[in-house]
Amino acid sequence: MKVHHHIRAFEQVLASYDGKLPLHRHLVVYFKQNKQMGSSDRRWASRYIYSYFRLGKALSDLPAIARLAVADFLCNNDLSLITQHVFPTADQHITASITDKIAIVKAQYPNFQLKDVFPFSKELSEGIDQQEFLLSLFTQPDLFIRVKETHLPAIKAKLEEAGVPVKELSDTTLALPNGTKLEQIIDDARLYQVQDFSSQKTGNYFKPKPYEYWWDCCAASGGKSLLIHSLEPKVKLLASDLRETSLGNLQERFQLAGIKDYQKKAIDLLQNNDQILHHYEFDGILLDAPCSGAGTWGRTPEMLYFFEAYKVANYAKLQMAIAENVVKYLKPGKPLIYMTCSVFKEENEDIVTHLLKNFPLKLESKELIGGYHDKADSMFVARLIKEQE
Ligand SMILES: C[S@@+](CC[C@H](N)C(=O)[O-])C[C@H]1O[C@@H](n2cnc3c(N)ncnc32)[C@H](O)[C@@H]1O
Repeated sequence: MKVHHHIRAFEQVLASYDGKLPLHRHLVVYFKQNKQMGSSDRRWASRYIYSYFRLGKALSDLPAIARLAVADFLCNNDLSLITQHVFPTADQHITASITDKIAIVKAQYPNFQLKDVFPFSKELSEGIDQQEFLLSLFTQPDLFIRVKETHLPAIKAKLEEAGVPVKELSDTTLALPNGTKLEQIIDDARLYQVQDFSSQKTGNYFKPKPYEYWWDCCAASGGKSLLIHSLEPKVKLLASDLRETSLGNLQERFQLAGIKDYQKKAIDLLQNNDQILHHYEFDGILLDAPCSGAGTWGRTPEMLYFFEAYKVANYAKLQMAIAENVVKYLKPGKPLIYMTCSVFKEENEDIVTHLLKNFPLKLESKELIGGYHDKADSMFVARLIKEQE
């Protein structure tokens, strides 16, 4: 009987979701409205719905429950009641590797195509291992924290003491299982910043010098601003974003981090901002552009199902317009750091090509930081230097 209870719970949560809100936010509202669901029900419903969307558009012609059984088998190392009931051949292979599991699924469902999991015919950025990238979509990425080198041993010890399996990825980066309740383990929130590993690696391209004036022009709640500050605490910063609410979060994070020497402004970079910015000239600009986010869909797998490919071209237009509006405030000889968390060439290399063609910029270096080997997001970064006009 219990399996029918699982099936009904999954079908109800699936029917309630239309892809408009991020899935994690939808689930918070859904569980509030369905108070009869106990913690075990909520845990299973979350696991099922997340696994389901990780299948993207693969096996679209199957009923939802059959797709769920396949998805749940591919995404988990322990058997669920639904998989056991609907896809019994999965039983003795539940701990097999993902490539072996895919062979088992294909034997049962010959129509299964890995490329349908990420059903976008758009070209991927150079350097992405497509197979590895697709396989990584079946796994939830880790949680990463950035810490000061000197604090790392103590923080690591504290996490281990609390029974958290910790991986040390660099002198300043720890990887933890997603869902780790950091605030319950490390009492001093100033000691760490939650930031994806690939996002941390973009910092290798910033190279700020003391007393330089940098502009983080799409700052949101300040992830990259905090990163540049940790690389060079004497840097001066202007942090701006379209959204006031994000800048409010940035202010709180800066306060907590004890950073005082910065300015923040709400600026819409699709407008002419000469009135506000005419006297500004920067030694470096961080442009972490609004994008499809396709490099982060391992965390938001509902996008594999709901994202519409035509939107990539809209993002590319937005990226070009924003980049065009900021280059003029950069000093000659200084860098524009263009970043996205997209894996699409149209939002990455093509934007760089457009900028090189239309502006006095020279490409110093670029990289698609493929996070899929480290259970992290994927990001694109390019360092472009402004030439004398
Ligand atoms: C990828 S997010 C930035 C993430 C942030 N840099 C970080 O490290 O956490 C892109 C940001 O661009 C902002 N944005 C979108 N359109 C904009 C516009 N027209 N002008 C200024 N900012 C804009 C969004 O509000 C969003 O916060």
